[in-house]
Formats: sequence, C-alpha cells, structure tokens
Amino acid sequence: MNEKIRIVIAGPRGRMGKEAVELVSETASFELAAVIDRMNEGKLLSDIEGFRGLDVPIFTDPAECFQHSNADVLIDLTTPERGYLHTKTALEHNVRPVVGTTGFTSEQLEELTALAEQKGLGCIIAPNFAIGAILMMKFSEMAAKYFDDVEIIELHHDKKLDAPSGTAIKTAEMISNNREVKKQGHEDEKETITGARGADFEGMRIHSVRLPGLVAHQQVIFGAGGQTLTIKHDSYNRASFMSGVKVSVETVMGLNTLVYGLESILD
Ligand SMILES: NC(=O)C1=CN([C@@H]2O[C@H](COP(=O)(O)OP(=O)(O)OC[C@H]3O[C@@H](n4cnc5c(N)ncnc54)[C@H](OP(=O)(O)O)[C@@H]3O)[C@@H](O)[C@H]2O)C=CC1
Ligand SMILES: O=C(O)C1=N[C@H](C(=O)O)C[C@H](O)C1
Repeated sequence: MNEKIRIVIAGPRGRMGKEAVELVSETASFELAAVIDRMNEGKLLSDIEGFRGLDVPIFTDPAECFQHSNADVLIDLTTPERGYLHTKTALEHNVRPVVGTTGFTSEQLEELTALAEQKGLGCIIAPNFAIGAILMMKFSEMAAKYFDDVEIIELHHDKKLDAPSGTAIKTAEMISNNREVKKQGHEDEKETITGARGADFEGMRIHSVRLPGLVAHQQVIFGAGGQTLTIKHDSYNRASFMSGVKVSVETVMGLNTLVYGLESILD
C-alpha cells in the first residue's frame, strides 16, 4: 500500500480552511498531520467546535509545526502576510507548499520561485483552484489574440482582504501574453471621481466589486467594432475549489520547482 501524503493546513478555522480540513479527512490517500492556527496553540484540533475526532496538534509557529509534524505538504489558506511566511518556512523545512492564499507581491513570488528551485522542491501557488475559473482564464488568453480591448470585472464577498483578486491579476497576466500594451478608452478621458476607471494593468482596466452575498465571480469583457465577447465564471460555494486543491496536493509531490497557476498542470 502507498504511504499517505501527510498534510499541514494553515488557517483551518477559515472559510476555505474548513473545506480543506474536510477534503483531507475524507481522502483515503491523505492524512492530516497538524494545523497552523494563530489561536489555540498547544490544543488539539478536536478541542475546537466543528472538528470532532481530529486529534491533530495545533501550532502557531510554522517552523515548530514543520519540525514536529513530519509533513509532506502545506496547504495555506490564510492572509497575504502569513501565507508568504508559511510558504517560505515550509520550503526551508523541505515541505512542499500548495498555496491558495492570494495577494503575494511579484517580488515575493520571485523569491519563493528561487527558493523552491534552490531546494529542488515542488510548490504550487494557485490564485484559483476552480476548474471553471482556470478555463475562463485560458479562454480569455485565447480571445486576446483577436481583441485588443478588454476589461475585467471581479466580484467578491465583502470580507476579502486583497484587491484586485488573485484571479483577476492572473487573468490580466495571461491576456498580456497575447496582447500589446494599449491604453484603452478615450485618449483624453478624465476621472471626475478617482478610481472610476478601475486599476490599470498595461492599459486594460480591472474593476473590483465587494458585496455581502457574493462568493467569487468574474467577467472578462472583450470589445471590438460592433461586438463584445463576455467570458464569465461564478463560484457559488467554497466546495467548488476543492477538486483543484486535491489535484494540487497530488501533483506537487512530483514537482521540483514552483508552479504559479493551475493552467500549466491540467491536461
Ligand atoms: N486559490 C483559490 O482558489 C482561493 C483562494 N482564496 C484565498 O484564500 C485565503 C483565505 O480565504 P478565506 O478562507 O475566505 O479567508 P478567511 O478569513 O475565512 O480565513 C483566513 C484564515 O486565516 C487565519 N489568519 C488570519 N490572520 C492570521 C495570522 N496572522 N496568522 C495565522 N492565521 C491567520 C484566520 O484566522 P482568524 O479567524 O483567527 O482570523 C482564518 O482561519 C485568501 O487569501 C483568499 O483570497 C479563497 C478562495 C479560493
Ligand atoms: O477571497 C476569495 O474568496 C477568493 N480569492 C481568490 C482570488 O483572489 O482570486 C480566488 C477566488 O476568487 C476566491
């Protein structure tokens, strides 16, 4: 019988973290080794309401967690600052990170890429784990060959910390593979209220909507003479991300570099 993949989850009490705990508990080839939580240091996860039967240790300090848990993989679903620290510490302790946390800077991504390379370790940083969202990004990249003008509207719940979303940034980066830098709109346009035209990524605009009731949604609207093309994806719950988390954990075990975005590891 193959050995189980031993997993640490950072952020187990969060919206995504709870789903990830459930995924790992229900997957026969996975084993929850420990969790990283800023509260409840020294307790067991089973001491916290909602995690009955999960007798795994809780650590606050990531280094201590990796020293004691004999983990293969870290799943990080926290905040930009903590997620970066957890990912870096995991690599330093030869643990392969699968990171859903968004909001890392380009410099942080470059530093983690170099560290994974130096350690010869797999690491997956995925701005979106939902298959539909990955297809939305790929279709947008394809459409950019034929349309010079595009705006991205991302819509999320109002508890989200980062804007634009990681998905919107990744979408803009993929579109830019097939698009020349171009300032869109009227050359003399002026914002009478600052921010009206959204964030500027190489001349394409990204608009961030935050409202209670939303989960995670995005529209990519291409325009040309007499027509528009809209590519749209909606996640209505966090379970929609979990098949991507599962594939990422399985895949990262066989990688020896950092992969940013799931599009390159899906067949
Ligand atoms: N890649 C993808 O497909 C997806 C990515 N995401 C991303 O995942 C991340 C988590 O999202 P979500 O679950 O909605 O967020 P939540 O706010 O629900 O959960 C965040 C978790 O991180 C913990 N946390 C916050 N600050 C710290 C800290 N200083 N140290 C340790 N832990 C801390 C929180 O604990 P506490 O309760 O104590 O604050 C909580 O458990 C976000 O970056 C989001 O953008 C979300 C959905 C899909
Ligand atoms: O915070 C969220 O909820 C989400 N964050 C990710 C992002 O920033 O793109 C993925 C998804 O959109 C949900």
